[in-house]
Amino acid sequence: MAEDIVFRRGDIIELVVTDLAEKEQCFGRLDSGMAVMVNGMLAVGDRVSARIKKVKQRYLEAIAVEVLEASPDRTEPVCSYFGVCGGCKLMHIRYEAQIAYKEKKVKDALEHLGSFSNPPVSPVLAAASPVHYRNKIEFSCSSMRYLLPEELSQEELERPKNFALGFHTPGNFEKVIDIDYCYLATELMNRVLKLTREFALANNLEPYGVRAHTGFLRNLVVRFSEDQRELMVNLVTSWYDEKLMQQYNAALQSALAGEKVTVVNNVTSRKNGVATGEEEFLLSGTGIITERLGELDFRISANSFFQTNSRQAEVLYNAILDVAGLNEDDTVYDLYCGTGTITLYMAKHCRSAVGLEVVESSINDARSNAALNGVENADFYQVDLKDFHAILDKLESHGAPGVIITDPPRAGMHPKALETMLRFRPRRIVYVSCNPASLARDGKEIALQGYTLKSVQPVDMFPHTAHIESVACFELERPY
Ligand SMILES: C[S@@+](CC[C@H](N)C(=O)[O-])C[C@H]1O[C@@H](n2cnc3c(N)ncnc32)[C@H](O)[C@@H]1O
Repeated sequence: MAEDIVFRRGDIIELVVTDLAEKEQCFGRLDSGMAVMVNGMLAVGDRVSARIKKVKQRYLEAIAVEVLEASPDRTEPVCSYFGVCGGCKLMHIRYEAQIAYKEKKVKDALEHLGSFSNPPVSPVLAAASPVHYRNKIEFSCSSMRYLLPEELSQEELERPKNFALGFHTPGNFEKVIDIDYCYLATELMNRVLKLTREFALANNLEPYGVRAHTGFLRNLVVRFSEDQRELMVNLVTSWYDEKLMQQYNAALQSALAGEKVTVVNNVTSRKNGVATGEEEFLLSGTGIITERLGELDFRISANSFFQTNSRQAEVLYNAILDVAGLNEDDTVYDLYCGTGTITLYMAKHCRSAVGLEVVESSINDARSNAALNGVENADFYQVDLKDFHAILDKLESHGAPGVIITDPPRAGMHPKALETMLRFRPRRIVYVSCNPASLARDGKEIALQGYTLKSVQPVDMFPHTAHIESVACFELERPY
C-alpha cells in the first residue's frame, strides 16, 4: 500500500509522467500508485528519477533529476535556447503529441471545472507551420545578460556580460538571454535582430537596466505582414536621439534594400517593461503595415493589438463563422472586440454587427478598419464590459442580438458582463477563449441558464507553447 511507505524530503523516487500541467509542472505516479507533481521539461510517458521536495498528505512534490526512459512523444528541440528561454516550453515534444495534449487539456478543463460530461471537443486545428508563424515579436534589451549553462565554466566570454537583446528567462525580469535566432520569428525578423544588435554594440548604445531605471535601449519590436511582405521595425528607447535614430534607420534601409520597411521609434520614460511609447517618431515609411485576413485588410500601427499568428487567426475566425449560424436578418454582438477583426469578419453575413471593447485606441482602429474595407453595418462602442448593462439603451437601435460572440481575456468574463449577456437570451453564444479554465467556469454558468454546449473547436495559434484557443458554441435549448 502507498500509505505504508515513508517518504522524506531529498529521497530519490522513480515515476512515469502521465500528464502535463501549467508551466514546467507535470503529473506522474509511482509504481505504488502514489501521485507526484514533478517539475521539469518532461513528456507524457517519460520514466524519470526525481528528488522529493515536499511530502504532502496525498501526493509528493519533486524535481526531475534524470530521464531514465524517454517517451515516444519526445523529439530533439531545434532551438539551442530550449530549456533556458521561456518561450517554447513544448519544443521537446513532437508536434502531433503537442496537439493531442492540448485537446486533452481543453476536455479535462470542461469536465473537471465545468462539470460537462463527455464534452463535444473536436480534434485541434493544427497550424500549417509550427515554426516561423509569428507576425510580431518583441525582444527586450538588458544590461544584465543571462549566462548560458556552457558559459558558466568559461574563463573568457565571447559576448559582453552587460548587453543582451532577446528574451527574459522565466521568472526573472532583469536578466535577458542574448538571442541570435528565434524559430517563432520569420527570417526577416531574425535579420533585423542581428542588425540591431550589431548597430547597438558598434555605437555603444547603453541597454536599459530595470533596477536602476537608466539606459537608452529598451525593446526591439518587429512586425511582418507575410501577405504584403511589409516589415515594421519599432525601436523602443528611453529618450529620442535624432541623429542616432537616423543612422539606425539608414543602416536598416541599406541592409534590407529591396524590402518594404517602415521604421519607428517609440519613446517612453515609464518604469514598467511595456514596449509601447508615450511618443512615437516616424523614421521611414508610413509607420503602418497592412495584413489581410480572409477578404479583409487591416492597417496595423506599432501599438495596435492584432492576433500574432495571421494564418491561424483566419482558421479561428472561420471556425467562429461556421458555428455562429448567422442569417441575413441577424444582429450580432462581438464582446471584447479589440480592433474589430471578428466583428468585421461577421458583418458580411448578418444585418448588423456591434463590437464592444474597453480600449479607446482599439475602438478607433476598429472604426478605421471598417471604413478601409467599406463595411457599413458594423458599429463599435467603447465600454468596460463590467458596466455592460449601463449602455443597453445605446444598443437598442441595433435590435436584439440573435448571436453573441464573446472573446474575453485570459481571466474570462466579469460576472456582471456574463449576467448581462445572458439576459439577451441569444439563440447562440460563441465563446472564444484562450484559457480552458475560464471557459469551463463561464461555460458552466451559461449551461445553467438553459444553454447546451454543442461543440468545442480548439485551434492551435501558438505551436511549441502550452497555449490553446477554443471556440465553444452554446445553443439555447428553448428559444422564445
Ligand atoms: C482576447 S482579446 C480579443 C481580441 C479580438 N477579439 C481579436 O480577435 O482580435 C480580449 C480583448 O478584451 C479587451 N478587454 C479586456 N478587459 C475588458 C473589459 N473589462 N471590457 C471590455 N473589453 C475588455 C482587451 O482590450 C482585448 O482587446
